[in-house]
Amino acid sequence: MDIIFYHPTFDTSYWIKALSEAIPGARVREWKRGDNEHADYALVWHPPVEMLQGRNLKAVFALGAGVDSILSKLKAHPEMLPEHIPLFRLEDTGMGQQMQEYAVSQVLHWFRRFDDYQALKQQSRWEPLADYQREDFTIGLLGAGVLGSKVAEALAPWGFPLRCWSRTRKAYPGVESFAGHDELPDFLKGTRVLINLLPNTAETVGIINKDVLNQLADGSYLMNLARGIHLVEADLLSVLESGKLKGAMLDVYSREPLPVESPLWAHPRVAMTPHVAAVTRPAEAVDYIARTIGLLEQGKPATGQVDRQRGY
Ligand SMILES: NC(=O)C1=CN([C@@H]2O[C@H](COP(=O)(O)OP(=O)(O)OC[C@H]3O[C@@H](n4cnc5c(N)ncnc54)[C@H](OP(=O)(O)O)[C@@H]3O)[C@@H](O)[C@H]2O)C=CC1
Ligand SMILES: O=C(O)C(=O)CO
Repeated sequence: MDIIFYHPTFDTSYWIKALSEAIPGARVREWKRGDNEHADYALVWHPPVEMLQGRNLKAVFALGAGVDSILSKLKAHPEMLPEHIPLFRLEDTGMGQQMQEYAVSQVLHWFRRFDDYQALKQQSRWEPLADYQREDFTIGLLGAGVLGSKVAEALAPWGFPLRCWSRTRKAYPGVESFAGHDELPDFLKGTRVLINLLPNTAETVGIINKDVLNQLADGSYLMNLARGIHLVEADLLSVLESGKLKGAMLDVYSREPLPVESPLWAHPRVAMTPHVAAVTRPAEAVDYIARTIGLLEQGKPATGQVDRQRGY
């Protein structure tokens, strides 16, 4: 079995060694421009079109959870990957735990008013503030798939009211489920902390805009952990200025790296990380890919396949 691997920044030699050890009989090689030799599987992130085009692959694996960059390239070059070749993505593989750490720590930071105390500290002010109440701190998850459900699971023991919004209805214990466009206003009403874990699709681009943010509870917070394109950054700034939104924690941006001239850098109520909320954990990812290739080779069903029509 021949496997080709391409990632612009990963440690390719680590991956080739780990995959060769995990998949019996596999010949794994780094794909380089001009390599038109046979391959059964391709493992990719931001793949050049010629890596995939015209190959009789059994499957393609994205080396991350989001497949927006592959699907947008496919839109421009449909010949890159014919419909009958399945595209898989990483499901959790250690990203769930990282998202849990990120979301829980930030929710507690806001709930315990550490943002306010930081601002008071800048003014050398000693001023105990009124506690926030859990029942006024409803957390709303935009997206309740692999990562959204893990975040809900980690927040549950803290006792905040939890709700989620997805395309299809969920039955997660202790989480109120809202589904579809018609239920979005009810989901937003009363939400105090909005956490975004949606995929980037035609339906979700720009979904976090002025209209949506203004439907949240007064003094609310936004955490964008999914994709920068979901958020209209100019709208975020204006809703922060109006006071409706108290703070934002951003991991992803409309342009990455975020340009130095972006007003987000200097905004006192915007906290930021550079797209690190959850990164691909190589050992767990290799494990998943090896297991999935094993199932495919036996003609058995495997999870993690992307629905190209749906866009995620
Ligand atoms: N910042 C970072 O470091 C990282 C960011 N990400 C981002 O997180 C995203 C989510 O990952 P993951 O949880 O694995 O994805 P999943 O596909 O498992 O979950 C997506 C969720 O979004 C819901 N959804 C999709 N479209 C709509 C819509 N139009 N309306 C309402 N709900 C919708 C789905 O609903 P339903 O369940 O009904 O299908 C599902 O609940 C990734 O696509 C990626 O962009 C991922 C990893 C790291
Ligand atoms: O896996 C993804 O989709 C990511 O964004 C990794 O950072």
